[in-house]
Amino acid sequence: MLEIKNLTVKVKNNTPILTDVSLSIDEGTCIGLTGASGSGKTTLIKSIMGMNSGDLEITQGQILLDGDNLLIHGAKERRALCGKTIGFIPQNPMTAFFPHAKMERQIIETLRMHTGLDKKQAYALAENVLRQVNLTDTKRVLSAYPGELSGGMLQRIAMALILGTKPKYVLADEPTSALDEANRDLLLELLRKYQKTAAILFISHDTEAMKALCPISHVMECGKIIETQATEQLFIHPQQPWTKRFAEAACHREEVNWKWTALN
Ligand SMILES: Nc1ncnc2c1ncn2[C@@H]1O[C@H](COP(=O)(O)OP(=O)(O)OP(=O)(O)O)[C@@H](O)[C@H]1O
Repeated sequence: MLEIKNLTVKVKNNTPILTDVSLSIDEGTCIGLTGASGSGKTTLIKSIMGMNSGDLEITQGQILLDGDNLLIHGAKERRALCGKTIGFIPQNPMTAFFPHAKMERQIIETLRMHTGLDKKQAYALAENVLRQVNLTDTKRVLSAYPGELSGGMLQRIAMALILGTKPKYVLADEPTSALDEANRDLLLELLRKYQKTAAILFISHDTEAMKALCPISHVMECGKIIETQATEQLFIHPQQPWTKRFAEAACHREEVNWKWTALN
């Protein structure tokens, strides 16, 4: 289980970014997390991964990975622990890859590090998982630098690495934000299957995706969790003003989509 207990993160000038945040994800579940832009969702994920910039500090709380408090480990040890057990699909996939190395090197090295495969076996696995995320021109993808691929392609490569390295936990930060509808549906289906043997924290503003994947969702505002409900209920009986506005906007979008589909 990955447990966040009473986590508080501040900028070093003392401005709080997260205040007393608690949540947990357990094997076989996908937990949703939504909230206003700037409410602290990405900071929460970066705090778990030990990726916050130096001007932020965790002033209170615990991050327990299978009972082991990550915060007592040094940065290097912590990254190793996280790298093995926690997979990450970043909101901005460009930041996930080193810009000056070809994808082949980055993908093969990552797969070898986590699976112990030799180079040839890792190459075959890379091709296999790239095809699973609908990147069928594997030669082109592997010979490209990250800057030569689209954001949506890089997001799918991050998912392919998860399929190849099989982490027990996945932190997915708006993983469908750069995808067209067909690839969004494919990624959601892959996450839905993956979740059977793993635990996923799914950050999203995509209400349909949240309803399809997450039995329970949390809502964040101004660095705090303001509401937690069964996801279906969250959009039918939202309790907090932000959630009410969000649910109304989602309902309006669904109506527009429905009318548009009917017209066409
Ligand atoms: N290093 C930093 N120094 C100062 N403020 C920061 C730093 N990192 C993040 N913040 C602030 O913390 C708040 C939360 O940012 P965060 O990126 O976690 O929000 P978010 O909920 O993921 O937003 P979005 O939905 O737009 O991605 C924002 O106001 C942001 O400006």
